[in-house]
Amino acid sequence: KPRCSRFRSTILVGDSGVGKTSLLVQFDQGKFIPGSFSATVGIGFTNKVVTVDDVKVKLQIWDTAGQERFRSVTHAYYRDAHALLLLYDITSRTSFDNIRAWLTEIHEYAQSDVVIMLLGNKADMSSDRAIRRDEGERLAKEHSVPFMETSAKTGVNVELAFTAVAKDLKHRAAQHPNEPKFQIHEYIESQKEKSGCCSYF
Ligand SMILES: Nc1nc2c(ncn2[C@@H]2O[C@H](COP(=O)(O)OP(=O)(O)OP(=O)(O)O)[C@@H](O)[C@H]2O)c(=O)[nH]1
Repeated sequence: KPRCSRFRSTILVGDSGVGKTSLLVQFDQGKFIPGSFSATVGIGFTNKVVTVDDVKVKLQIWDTAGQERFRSVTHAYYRDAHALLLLYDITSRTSFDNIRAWLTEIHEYAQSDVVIMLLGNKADMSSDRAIRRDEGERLAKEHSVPFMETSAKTGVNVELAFTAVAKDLKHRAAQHPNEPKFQIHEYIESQKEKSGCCSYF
């Protein structure tokens, strides 16, 4: 029987419209609701249990509002975050350029050992792509954070993003001093779907 652990707080952050709510809905319910975009007001959460290596990791996933006027609300939650998924939209140069500012905020308000992952969302929209994948990879490398492109619409890499975070958090909690550290970068590289196999990129 899998052992249980306490809730791990994971926060979705990034500009308004990058797809934070859609990513969470895809992960939670396996669906995408197209059409009208209603911006998140304030903050809300969804609990999800992810089983990694026979251990249940309970993720409390917070969906924040990307709009500037809600920023002070979300800052208060950073301090208690175990992980932060930072999203940009591959069709929006502005959302990508703002990643540096998001990282500055994260370093200001979050704990220094928080797990950070960079996600380039809307990977299905290849004809409107404004940011090449290698630009995302380079930015992630610069900040030593794992990176992948996702699509809340098709579901590509969505499960992986949350599973990788859950695995990393589980390993950190159960780390024995003489055990090798969990390598989140290597795990993601071995699991993620990318060009060649799929039509999205
Ligand atoms: N094609 C495509 N559209 C997406 C994807 N993710 C989100 N969208 C669309 O982008 C718009 C914004 O998505 P949301 O999930 O509401 O964005 P958000 O980041 O939560 O926005 P705020 O709540 O304002 O911070 C919606 O119209 C979504 O349907 C995706 O992966 N592919």
